[in-house]
Amino acid sequence: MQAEPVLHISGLTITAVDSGHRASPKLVDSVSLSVCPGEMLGIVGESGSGKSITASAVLGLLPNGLTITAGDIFLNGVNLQHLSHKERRRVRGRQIGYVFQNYQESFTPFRKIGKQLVETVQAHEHLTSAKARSIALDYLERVNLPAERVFTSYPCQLSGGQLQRAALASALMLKPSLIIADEPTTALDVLTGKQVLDLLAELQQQTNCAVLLISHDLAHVLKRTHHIAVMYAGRLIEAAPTGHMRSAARHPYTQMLLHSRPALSDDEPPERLGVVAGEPGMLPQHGCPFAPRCPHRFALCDQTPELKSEAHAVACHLPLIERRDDDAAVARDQPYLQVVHQ
Ligand SMILES: Nc1ncnc2c1ncn2[C@@H]1O[C@H](COP(=O)(O)OP(=O)(O)OP(=O)(O)O)[C@@H](O)[C@H]1O
Repeated sequence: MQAEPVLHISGLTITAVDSGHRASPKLVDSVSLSVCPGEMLGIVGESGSGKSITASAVLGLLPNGLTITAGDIFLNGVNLQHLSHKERRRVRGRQIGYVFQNYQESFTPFRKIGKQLVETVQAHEHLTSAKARSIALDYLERVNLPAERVFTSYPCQLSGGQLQRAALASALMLKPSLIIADEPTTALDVLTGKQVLDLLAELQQQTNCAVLLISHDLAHVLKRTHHIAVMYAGRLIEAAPTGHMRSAARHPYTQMLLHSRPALSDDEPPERLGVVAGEPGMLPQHGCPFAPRCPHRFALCDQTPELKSEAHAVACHLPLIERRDDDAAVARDQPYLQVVHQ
């Protein structure tokens, strides 16, 4: 029997609030996804596709000017939309740990790391300072840091990789059921970034928490996640178990993403990399958001494809049409829709 999801997002829609009450574009549109205990879900997609604001919505930290206009977010069966600000703050940190790209902001600059970790523990658990200190030191050790030295250091005395590992310790030490890691390696060099992700995977195995890993880097996501969700222009366009996605991606955008990544382990010299043509901001007035950049577009793309609730879900008319190959051959040659730039 499949475990109950730790996180279940249903039909999440996020809109920029327009002071003039004009219809503003949906920045995230009807996104649904789930992550189970012990599972790592990767969300990939190019810049501006809505990955970070989806994560911010789960944390209850949407920037000013953005609002949830539809959908629900359940954490361990509790609808987070129904919680007060105070309850939400308690959930954040206690039940959801988070690690961001900007590790410098994970700690206040002029206070020692240890003091900040102890305060974090004590903000959520009624523990003595000695007990909170021992938890903080334990987690600093678990993330392979010289615990005593880091405990007594100021943030500026640590390297970027050390700070990001300390942030990981901070995210994990309250044993949250969900970790959100939003581009946790972007500001790190390749090797340090790999170590941080290896550590995240190792600690996830120890604690069986669910992990939402947001990344531009498809190679990282393919290597570490169990499921992948691909976002484009605020919509989820494909979602599948990672193995399926690697071998049988169906959406043309996902296929292009896979072809635009270098093979790292082959002895062969790398092939010429693919490019996702066109500009990210090119959106049609209606229909499939990827159509203006899609080499396979055809008349039906004028209608928005739905993402069906299937193990390997794809929002594209093509897989459906390919089964009806006579129609497809005709349809693909048809001229295409009007494009608007946003
Ligand atoms: N505070 C804001 N006000 C208005 N629009 C915003 C705000 N924050 C983000 N957006 C818009 O929301 C969309 C999604 O942004 P988001 O940061 O989630 O993208 P992303 O996929 O995480 O990109 P990146 O990988 O570059 O972080 C973008 O079009 C962005 O311009």
